[in-house]
Amino acid sequence: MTHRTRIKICGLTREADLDAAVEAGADAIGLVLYERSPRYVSVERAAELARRLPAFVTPVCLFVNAAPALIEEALQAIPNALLQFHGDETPEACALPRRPFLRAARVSPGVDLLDFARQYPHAQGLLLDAHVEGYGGGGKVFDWSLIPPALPAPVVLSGGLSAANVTDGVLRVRPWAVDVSSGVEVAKGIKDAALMHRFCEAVRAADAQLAAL
Ligand SMILES: O=C(O)c1ccccc1NCC(=O)[C@H](O)[C@H](O)COP(=O)(O)O
Repeated sequence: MTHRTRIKICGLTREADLDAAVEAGADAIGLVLYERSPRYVSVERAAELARRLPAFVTPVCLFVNAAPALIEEALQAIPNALLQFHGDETPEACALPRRPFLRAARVSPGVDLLDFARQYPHAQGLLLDAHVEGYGGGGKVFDWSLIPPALPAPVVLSGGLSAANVTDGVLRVRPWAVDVSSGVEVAKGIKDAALMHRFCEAVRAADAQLAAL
C-alpha cells in the first residue's frame, strides 16, 4: 500500500496564496486565529478564506489558549474546521468543543512525548513542532531523534520544514502528515507559490522513495 503523506500549509492570509497552496497539493490549510501572530486572521477573514477551499481540502483553525467563545465563533463560521490547539491547552479544554482536533507539542529534550500524547487520546493528530518563542511559526527544526517510535496518534511533523529538508524528514520520521509555514514564505504570512510547489514535490519524492522500498 502506497502511503501518501498529507500536507498542511499554515498561516495563510491571502486568497491568491490559498489558491496556490491548493493547486500545489495541500490537503489542509492552517488559519491562525491567534492575535499575537504576524499571520493572524480574524474569524471573519478566516471564513472568507475557508469558503474558497474545494472539497477534500480541510480548513484548520489554529488557537493558542483561546477562550471557548472564540473557538465556538470560529466553528459557527467554519463548520467543517479541524481545530488545532497550539498553546498550553489542557486535555479538558481540547475536548470541550467536542470536535476533531490536532494537538501541538513543542518538542525539546525534556519533553516526554509519549506521556504528552497519552493525555490527548482523542486527538486526530499530534503536531510535533519546535519549542520556539511565541508558541509556533518559528521556522526552527527540532531534533527528530527525540520522536518516540510508536506514538498513540498520527504524527504531523512540523517545525522549520522546507523543500530542502522535508524529504529527509518524511524518510526518517514517516509521519502521517507534514506541516509548514515559514519554509514556504517570502515574509511572515506571505506565501510563495513556487516554494509551496517545491515543498509538495519534495514530499511526493519521499513518498515515491518509500514506495520503492
Ligand atoms: O504560524 C504562526 O504564526 C503561529 C503562531 C503561534 C502559534 C502557532 C503558529 N503556527 C502553528 C503552525 O502549525 C506552524 O505551521 C508550525 O508552528 C510550523 O511553523 P514553521 O516552523 O514556521 O514552519
